[in-house]
Order: sequence, then structure tokens, then C-alpha cells
Amino acid sequence: VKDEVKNSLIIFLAKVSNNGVQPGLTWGWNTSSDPCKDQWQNVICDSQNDSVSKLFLNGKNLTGTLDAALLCNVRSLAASLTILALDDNNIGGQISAEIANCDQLTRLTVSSNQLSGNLPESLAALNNLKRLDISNNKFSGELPKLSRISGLTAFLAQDNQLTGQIPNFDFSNFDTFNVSNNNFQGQIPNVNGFLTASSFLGNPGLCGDPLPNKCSSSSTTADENSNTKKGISKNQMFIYMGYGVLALVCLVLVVLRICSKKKSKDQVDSVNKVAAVDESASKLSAASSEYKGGLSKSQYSVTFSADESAAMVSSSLVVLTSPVVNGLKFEDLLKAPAELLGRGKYGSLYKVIFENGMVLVVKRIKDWALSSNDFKQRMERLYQAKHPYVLPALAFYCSKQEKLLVYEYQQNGSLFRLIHGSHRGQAFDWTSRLSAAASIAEALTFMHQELRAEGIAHGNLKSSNILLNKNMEPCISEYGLMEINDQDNFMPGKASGAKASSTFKGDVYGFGVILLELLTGKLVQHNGVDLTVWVHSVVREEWTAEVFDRSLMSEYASEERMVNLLQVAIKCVNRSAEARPSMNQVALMINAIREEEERSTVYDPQSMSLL
Ligand SMILES: Nc1ncnc2c1ncn2[C@@H]1O[C@H](COP(=O)(O)OP(=O)(O)OP(=O)(O)O)[C@@H](O)[C@H]1O
Repeated sequence: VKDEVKNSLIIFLAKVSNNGVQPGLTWGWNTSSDPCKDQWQNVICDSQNDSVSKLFLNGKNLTGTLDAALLCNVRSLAASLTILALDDNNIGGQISAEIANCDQLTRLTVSSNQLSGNLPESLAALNNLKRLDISNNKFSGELPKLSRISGLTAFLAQDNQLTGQIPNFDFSNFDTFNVSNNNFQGQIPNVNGFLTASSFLGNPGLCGDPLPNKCSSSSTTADENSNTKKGISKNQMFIYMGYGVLALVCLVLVVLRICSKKKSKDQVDSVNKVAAVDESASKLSAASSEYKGGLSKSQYSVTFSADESAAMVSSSLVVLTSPVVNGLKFEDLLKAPAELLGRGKYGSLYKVIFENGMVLVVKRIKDWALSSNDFKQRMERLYQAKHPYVLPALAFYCSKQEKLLVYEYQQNGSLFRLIHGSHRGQAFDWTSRLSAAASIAEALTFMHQELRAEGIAHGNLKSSNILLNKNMEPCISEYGLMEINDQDNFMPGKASGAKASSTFKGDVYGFGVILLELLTGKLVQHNGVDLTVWVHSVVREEWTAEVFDRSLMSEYASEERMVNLLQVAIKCVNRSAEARPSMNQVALMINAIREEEERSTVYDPQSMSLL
């Protein structure tokens, strides 16, 4: 480690500790030793042991001043520092603009100190940041444009004196978001059901969902009053309102233009992208038997009629995302070589490889008694409900005899393979499992909320239907392709009339089984019943620790949090569908466990497996 890094660390510590206790002496921080090779306390180096990557100075009774420039203006330190944790001290001063030079930071946590002043606008330039915790300080002024940081998953700013509006974040990204007990004003941007009121409480000027107080005209007046108090005159407010009206008019004009463009584009699409297939019954049954042997080597002619009427659309390949599949036609699907990936209870799955290198999978669903129109509507509704952790269908095909779905091929396999594959979960550590559980729960919560009115649940949730995308994030596949969940058929005490309301609870059951697989590493038989029976019996005998996957037990992973997740799983697989929690409740419980996990990891300076 370079001398300039050592010096800056020592000077930073001297300033932040107010030169009082000289903690550096007891921690081994001195210029004649090396932070990595001589293992300075509270400093973690990278795996090659040649650069400083994490500084854990939380809870060290530091009473001095924060000078971020001392760390971040030293290039060789700023280029390697990923975590700076200063929580639970008595540090004063401000976060200076130079913090932006520490652009490798993934966690910046300074909670429970005496920091004050405005947050620098440059904070928004830390685009690797995942966790920002500035809670319980004396920060004031408006938030920088933190919504620019696309990977931010935890933002804690509660208990400060922050003002202004809440930025228009993509709240679906957050595991943790808290701005309670500040002086934020105005309407909360659309949280899309991802957050509850507790994230926003204690801000008298805030209104709108998820807070109980609506942004009625009286609360707008309250906003206006509070704005006036904060120095914005009524005249200014009128000017802003004028701009608002102008913007609205422009927006309406733009929308009208887009709509008229879309209308004409749709007409073109229906000609160009929708390949109408010869509907003769003989050809379809021929195509049907073709699928049984795989999609390759088609001998069946499909004829295109570019000007087919709208009535033919239901029997054609409907392309939903044309940029990805680039004008895919039903004929192309039939011509390309295909490999059978699986033949499940509900249909077969083929991997289809195209000449241009594109790889897709085609799911052929058998015996689904759903009219073509209902199927089409369902597919379009599903396509509208987009979530980053739900794999969208790229195209679908529907005739009386056939229902096909086209998806992008995910080369990283499924959660099933990750847990039970040849490595048997060894590379799949506890934090990754917990994070996978949280992501799936988040995505399911979103889908359930979006599709509640239509009653469309996943219907066949299991670990082989959770695929890993190119970033190894879990992605729910085949959402909404089944109408009922199999385990409902043999769940004792299930009232038959409760089918519709228990459809979503069927997913909760399926998710509970996935949690059990993640925790135990054990295979599921008979839709989870064997595994749940076994887990219940072991837990009843109070051998809880015996339940967990051995590879998890050999980690430092917290048994307490594993037990907490097990309790969530057990609630999800309750025999009575009504007694199971909703996915929203499940997601909240898992997030609480995850927060607990993050708090404990950040406080463990010896942990090398952070992020
Ligand atoms: N888009 C995809 N990309 C890559 N692999 C996939 C994709 N979709 C499914 N798979 C994998 O292909 C295999 C077969 O899938 P299939 O859906 O036929 O099986 P299943 O989920 O066990 O059965 P079913 O859904 O009919 O109950 C599974 O291992 C699954 O993980």
C-alpha cells in the first residue's frame, strides 16, 4: 500500500477522532507498518491484500470532524474504497463535495452522528452506491438527485431535518427506504405499492399514497403554507403552477401525437410482424404432432398472408417485444433447429436456435381450455405488468389446438439447478440465498398487486421456474400460464369455493417451498409435501438447526436469521390457504430479516464477504 494512502488514513482518523484518544495507536495504524500486510484493525483489504477496500469505523467513540477529502482526494485510495462505515459515533461536520471522488463506494453509512449541512449534489455521482445511510444526523436542505443512482437498494435518511420534495425514485429497486421524521413536503411520487407509510411518517408537509392523508386541496394549501414559510412566495407558487399547466398541455399534445403514431404503427405491425398461419385443421394437427417430436425439420408449409384480417390475429404469432425478437415469424420457429428441454405435466419446452445466433425457448401448453380471445387478453395483460425479476413472454401463438409462448433463453439455468445441481449449492452462500428470496418475493408482490383484479397468479411456482438472468439475478418465468396450483388439490381442509381467492395463496405456498429448498438444500417431492412434512417434524422435535443446508452451517451465517426465514417459510406452507400471509406481508418479513443481516454484516469488520 502506497505511503500516500497510509498517511491519508492516519490523518483522516486523527481528524475524525479529534486527536483525542489516538485510536490509531491501539489499532496498529502507523506509517512504519502496512494496512494490509500488517492488518490494521478496522481496515479490510482486497483479496490480493494490496489495496484498502473497506473502512469500518462505526461505534468507535469518534468525536471529531468528517473530512471526506482526506480519503477521496487520494486517487489510489479512492479507486479501491468500496465501504466507508462511520455509524454510531459523535462525528460532526459535513459531507463535502469531494466524496464524489470515492466513486467505487458501494456503501456509505454515517448514521447516528452529528453531521449537518446540505448533502452535496455530487453525492448523486456515486453511481456504484447500493446502500446510503445518513439517518439520525442533522442534515438539512434538499436531497441531491439520488434517483440517478440506478443500483441504490437501500436509502435511509430518517431523523434529519431534510426539506424539499422526495425525488422521483424507482421504488421497485429498494429493499429499504426510509425518509421518516424530516421536513419533506408535497406529494409522494408513485411508490407502486413497494413501500408502506412507515417509510414516510413524521413529515407534516408530505401527502398522498402510501400515507393516509390524501393530497386534497386543503393539504395542497398546507403545502403552499409550508412552502411560503420556507421562503417561497405565493407569486412564485403561481408561476410554478403556470409552468405546471403548460407542461400538462405539452404532455397531452405529446401523448396525442404518440397515440396517433402508434395507431398507424400498429396497423403496419399487424401487417409486418404478425404472421398469419394457414388455419386448415389438417395442417394444425400436423404441426401439433410435429411439436411432439421437436420443432425442428418442419415439413409443414405455413403460408403468410400479409393482409389477413384482424380476426386472424388470434391464430397468429403475436410478437410482443419486436426489438428483441426482431420480426420473428411463426415460420421461423418451425424452421429453426430445436432441442427438447423438458416435458412437464402442463406441456413441453423447446430450446430453439436461430441462424443469427438468437436463442429462444418455446413453451407449448397442452389442453388449456381457454378461448383464443381470453388467452390473447391474458397474454397482453401479463405483458403490461412488467417487473425486472419477471421474464416476459416475447411472443405468443394461439389456435384452437395450440398455445405457444416464446421466451428468451436464460443460459445461467434455474434456481433449482443452483441449489441441487452438481455443486449442490456450495457456491450459493447465505446472503445470496436471502437476497434471491427477497427479490422473488418483491417480484411476486408486484405481480399479485398488478394482476389482482384479473385474478392471475403464477400458478406453478417452483424453483425450476425461477431462472437466473445474465446478472445472476432470479427471474420468475412462466408467470400466469396455469390457472390453479396443484398443491391446492390435496391440501386438506381446502374449501372448493375458495379456489379463486386461494389462487394467489397457491403462489405463497409455492414460494414457501422455494424458501424451504433454499434453507435446507433438499429436493422437493410431490409439490413440496414431503419437504414440508419433514421440516415440520424436525422443527417440532426442536432440532431446528438440523434442518439447514450443511453448506450454510459451515459459513459464518447467522442461525438466528436462518430460523427467522424458516418461520416465514412455515407460515407460507400453512395447510390452510386462508392462514397463509399475502406475498406483500411475506416480502416485508423477508426485508426485515435482510435489513437485520445487513446491519450485522456491516458491523462485522472481519467479514470478507460483504457485497
Ligand atoms: N427461458 C428459459 N431459459 C433457459 N432454461 C429454461 C427456460 N425456461 C425453462 N427453462 C428450464 O428448462 C427446463 C424445462 O422447463 P419446463 O418448464 O418444461 O419444466 P418444468 O418447470 O419442470 O415443467 P412445468 O413448467 O411444465 O411444470 C427446466 O429446467 C427449466 O428451468
